[in-house]
Amino acid sequence: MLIRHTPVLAALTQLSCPVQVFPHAGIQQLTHTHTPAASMPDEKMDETKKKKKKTAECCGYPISIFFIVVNEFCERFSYYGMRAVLVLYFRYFLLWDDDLATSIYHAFVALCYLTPILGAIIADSWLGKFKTIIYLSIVYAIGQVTMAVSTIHDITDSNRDGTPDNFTFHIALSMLGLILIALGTGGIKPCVAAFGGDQFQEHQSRQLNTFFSVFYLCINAGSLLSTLITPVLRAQECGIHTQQQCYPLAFGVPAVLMVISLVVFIAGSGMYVKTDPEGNIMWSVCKCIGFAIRNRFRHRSSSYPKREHWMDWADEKYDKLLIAQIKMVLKVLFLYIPLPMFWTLFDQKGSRWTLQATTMSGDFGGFILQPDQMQTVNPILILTMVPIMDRLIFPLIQKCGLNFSPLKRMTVGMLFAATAFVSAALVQIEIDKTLPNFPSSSESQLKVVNMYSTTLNVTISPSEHLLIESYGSSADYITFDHQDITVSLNTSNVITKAFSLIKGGRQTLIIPSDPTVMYLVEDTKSKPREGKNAIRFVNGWTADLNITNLDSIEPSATTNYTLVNQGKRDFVLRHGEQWCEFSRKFGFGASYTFLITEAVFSSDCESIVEVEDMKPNSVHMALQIPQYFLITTGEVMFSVTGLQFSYSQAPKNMKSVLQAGWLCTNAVGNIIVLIVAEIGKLPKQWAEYVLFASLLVAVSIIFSIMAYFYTYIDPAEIEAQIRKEQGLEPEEKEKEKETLEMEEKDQKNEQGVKQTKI
Ligand SMILES: CC(C)C[C@H](N)C(=O)N1CCC[C@H]1C(=O)O
Repeated sequence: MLIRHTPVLAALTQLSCPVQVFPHAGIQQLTHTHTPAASMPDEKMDETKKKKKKTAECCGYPISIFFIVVNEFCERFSYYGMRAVLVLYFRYFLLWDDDLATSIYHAFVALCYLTPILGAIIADSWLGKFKTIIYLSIVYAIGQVTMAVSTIHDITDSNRDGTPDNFTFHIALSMLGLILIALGTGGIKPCVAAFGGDQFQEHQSRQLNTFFSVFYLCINAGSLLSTLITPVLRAQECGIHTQQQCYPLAFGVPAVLMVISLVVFIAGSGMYVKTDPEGNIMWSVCKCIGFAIRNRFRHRSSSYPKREHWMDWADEKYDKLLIAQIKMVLKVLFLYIPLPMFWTLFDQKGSRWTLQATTMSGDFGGFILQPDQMQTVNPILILTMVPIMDRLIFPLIQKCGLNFSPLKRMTVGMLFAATAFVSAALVQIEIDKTLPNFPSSSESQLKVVNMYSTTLNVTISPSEHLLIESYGSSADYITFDHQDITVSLNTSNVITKAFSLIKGGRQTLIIPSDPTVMYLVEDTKSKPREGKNAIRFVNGWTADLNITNLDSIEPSATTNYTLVNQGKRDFVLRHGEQWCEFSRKFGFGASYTFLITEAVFSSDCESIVEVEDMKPNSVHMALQIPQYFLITTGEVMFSVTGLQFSYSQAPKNMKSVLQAGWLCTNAVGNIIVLIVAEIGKLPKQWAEYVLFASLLVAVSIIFSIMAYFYTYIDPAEIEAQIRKEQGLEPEEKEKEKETLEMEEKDQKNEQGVKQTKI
């Protein structure tokens, strides 16, 4: 079909349709019409008409929305609940090391944000949103059930020792489960948001904007509840033959929630507005773009007149409407290029910020907050801030006469995220002041512990002289810029021994009751993980000792470090019939060596000496609240607005595709985090935070320039006008006809009823 350019069409294809600004939130008012596309065959048109109906309303909202938001709540509960225990499952059930566990975890998260493209293509080109959500939810639920089954250790625990015997089986099953989950969660994500938007009629544009906020609230309510509940479920013990940490329950409850999510969605099926896909739209889009590029190349000579847009080179072969729709999508996708940077910063909440929290104190008086629990501050703040922003802040800005348009909001959101990282840098500087002076890669550090019965004169060549009392230690670590040292002890006769220290390491020289066998032990050279405390014991007693939860310890030996949580901890020391109980209260992130003296049992454990290898954390976790507040404010402005914007600026037949494009910005952000983590860090963590903040400021400046040149459009209006230009039946007429038909039908029905009554 060859359609010539008319002036009106030319203006339209520039996509400069003015749009009415939505009064309270600065979002353009949109018309939501469910017009069949120009290219749609007649049978299909009739099919769509049949499905089009007036939706039941409650307080101005379509009732079908209720099913969609409940579905989203359950789905997010399922997703975030499963995610909350996933790394622990890898680490402690599959027994993977930290690196493998975190890499697979991040790869899974990135995959979940890449699969939306697939879901969107299926929905917009083939099945339609409704069927895509149903089918992919089934895949998702099967994935969750597979995952839950893979965590039942009894399946392969034939020797009943509490650990699975066939790890390959559990790994294979859980990987299959994760792939299905990624397909499901990612696949339905762009469809659910867009399908929700489709439920609104022309006169409900205010409600449509509120819908996206409520949708976001549901995401965060679901994620908050599940991240609080699933770790508790995991901590339970369960099993058929042996009792183990209850992973099947922790993964089983999210699986049940996914089934509920599907049931709720199906329950609403009679009420939904369902728009059919218009043939293989993605294939048509690709062919059209391909043709435009080829045609442009063929006519590259300057003798050919220029066209306004490179997509206009598809004019010879493709429908004006399709070209205009592609232009709309490409314009928005181009605008999205800088956006992954926001998510790069946002996603570091779960990694860098949680690591930062492990070097802080979580004692809030009435309750103790673990470092990873700090992340729940984000959904909690979302639940309070979305309503405040929607009902108070945005209307106030509007009242002040400022045009806080969606793209301006997103820019400000990015700037908020950047200031959150400046705040994180300031907190880091405070933390750094309290951190021990760890050795550089060329240095070695040494501490000396004297378990000998009298005070010792210790000389470490060439120039360190220490006087260390019995069951005491040197005041702090001594730093050496060389590794080979000689230690001389001034006992009844001089004992000399040479040692080679570990480069970049921290060690303790233990001088036991027989100083001739003095030896080195390796110390922890970073803050213990997860805010725990690293403790160990040196046995100065004359025989073997048993200590609760530790192996038996020989005389003069030192145990490995054991990690203990914050709070009061009790240890029972035992040798045969003799025993005593030793209690200590721990803070966050400290390290201790406990020296067990010869008088341990006679003093009822009172004589045990505590050597502090690393001070407990002293900077309070509450200092992270400002950075969480700033990033969440940024998220509300950026992410909620982005969802609305992606829906409002998409042509009707590509709503899911643009939602997928939006979600892809998140996937790319995640991948950047992965790459940054692999490449390594700047020597100073605060400097890395400042670097990220600066990058985001730079990106938001670029984005604001791009946004300045962006013209908001009303896709429905553009589509309608192009159809009119092409001489197709105008939307309004079609709607009028349909209303008339419905009214006639109603009248006939009423007459029928009256006649039967008579
Ligand atoms: C990380 C929180 C639990 C959830 C977050 N506030 C959020 O709502 N999202 C992060 C990525 C987009 C959005 C989501 O859809 O989960």
